[in-house]
Amino acid sequence: MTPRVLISDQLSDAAVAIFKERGVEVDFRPGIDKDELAAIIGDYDGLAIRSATKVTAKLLENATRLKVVGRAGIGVDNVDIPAATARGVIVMNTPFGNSITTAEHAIAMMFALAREIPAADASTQAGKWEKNRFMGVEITGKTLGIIGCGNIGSIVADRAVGLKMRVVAFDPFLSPERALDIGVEKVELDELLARADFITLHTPMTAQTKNILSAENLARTKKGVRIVNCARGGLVDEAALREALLSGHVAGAAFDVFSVEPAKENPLFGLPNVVCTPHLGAATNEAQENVALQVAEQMSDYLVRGAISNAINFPSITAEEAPRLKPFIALAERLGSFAGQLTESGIKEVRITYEGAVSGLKIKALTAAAIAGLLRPLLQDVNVVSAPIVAKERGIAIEETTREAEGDFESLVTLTVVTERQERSVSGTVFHDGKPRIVAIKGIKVDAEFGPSMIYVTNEDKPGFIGRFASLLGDAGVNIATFALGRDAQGGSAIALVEVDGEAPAAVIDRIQGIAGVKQVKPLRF
Ligand SMILES: NC(=O)C1=CN([C@@H]2O[C@H](COP(=O)(O)OP(=O)(O)OC[C@H]3O[C@@H](n4cnc5c(N)ncnc54)[C@H](O)[C@@H]3O)[C@@H](O)[C@H]2O)C=CC1
Ligand SMILES: O=C(O)C(=O)COP(=O)(O)O
Repeated sequence: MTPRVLISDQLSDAAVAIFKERGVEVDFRPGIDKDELAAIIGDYDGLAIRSATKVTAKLLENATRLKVVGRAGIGVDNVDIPAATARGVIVMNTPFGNSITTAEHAIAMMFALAREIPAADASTQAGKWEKNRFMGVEITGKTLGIIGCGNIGSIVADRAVGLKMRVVAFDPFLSPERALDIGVEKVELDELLARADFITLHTPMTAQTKNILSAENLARTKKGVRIVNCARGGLVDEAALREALLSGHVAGAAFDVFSVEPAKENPLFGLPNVVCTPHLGAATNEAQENVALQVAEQMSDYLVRGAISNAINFPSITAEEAPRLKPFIALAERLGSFAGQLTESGIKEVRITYEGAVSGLKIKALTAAAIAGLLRPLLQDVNVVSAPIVAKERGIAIEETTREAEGDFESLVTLTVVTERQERSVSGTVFHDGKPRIVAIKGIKVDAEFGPSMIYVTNEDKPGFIGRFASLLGDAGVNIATFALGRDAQGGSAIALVEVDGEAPAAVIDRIQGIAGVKQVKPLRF
């Protein structure tokens, strides 16, 4: 089925063109009302957004077909990521496409503050010619404090150094080498507050950064400081900043983002030394073209080819990797499903070993597939995106190991599931025909493809079992498609893995259970 994408925010036309080129059906509905969005979201595989659309848990409940949310931009705080992950929806952004533009906006805002350009403009155009009213400050030689020195913060630092500013940065994740590289002095927050003439914020909104400029921290700033926020509303306590501006402690503030958006009213509005723009940080032709192209390419790559890049909730898979990974994803999922269908008590631990060529693939994705396969018979609504989180929530420990090929196979994946009662392992590979095969169960060699309907039997290795088993199926009108056998030693433990046409009735399974020497019988579906 042709994938369908809905664009619900104002994206450049470039996105529509890319989707069409890539064979994705696209509906362009920028500014769509939220109730209407909720009513139609169930028809789409992809949703392309900027910051206006709120992707809430409630909206996602209706998004039964949705596979990917693509954010044409950086911040994904308008997307409920845990809810998307729980529903198996990939959330991707475009982490670099608008960073230069946003850094330039922060610099523009700094100049606007330093020279009161908006107020001077309004006064001049009102015919007042107030040449003596506007006395600015020079920025050369001043100290700029950058809170959050990632992509955008670093570009701001680079421009500010070019403007002959001294730059200090507070960012717990900024390495001293990187700080040296970009020409900033790494400092603690208190020192930044005490030293900066201008402060600019460039962190995401997190529990740690919310109100990072609180009333308390604003009081620690240098008198006459000017504050720029082009990152996220809520990083600065707006009411406290209003007080600090009114008291004259803070000389000016330039804000592009607000704690409530669209900001129709705000504690900062109306103060003389405040400059505001309506979340224009990313609003240039260049940035919008970049992010629209990129998000459309990323979303199409995922929907059409299974490639994943810049996903917030899943490891990246390149378009080259995707076809090589696909049969191993199918293998991992089926090995997981095999183990999951046999598991009857609580899972404590899962160990997955990747041997040989497969160990060079994106094993995080394979592990996620194995866990999804394992949990699905027990929990239903789980997929490769949500599985690792679901496993974690249930306290299931997951261990991955990679090593060189040791046995007969170029690639071998072994899944070991430890439950409260026992430990069970199952191994598989993918042959050159691209079909996943099961090659060992509990260390006993077998060789079977996965069929839609199978019967798994463990028994004592005694003469007569196979004949009885086969005729029992035959008598019940159940046709055997394939028959794989294995045993650990003569007279030891044996297994049979049989593919049958259609489902074996429960009564037949009971009768197989009754054959002498049979320990376990389980119908399986793949
Ligand atoms: N106004 C606008 O239109 C735009 C706003 N943005 C916003 O700008 C912000 C920054 O974007 P990028 O630089 O691309 O992100 P980034 O992830 O590259 O950088 C963020 C930096 O903040 C640092 N950080 C995280 N927690 C911190 C803490 N508690 N204290 C200090 N630093 C902390 C991180 O270590 C990282 O270096 C985001 O919130 C993004 O949403 C981005 C584009 C446009
Ligand atoms: O990319 C970001 O984080 C932004 O804040 C840009 O927002 P926008 O796409 O302009 O609504």
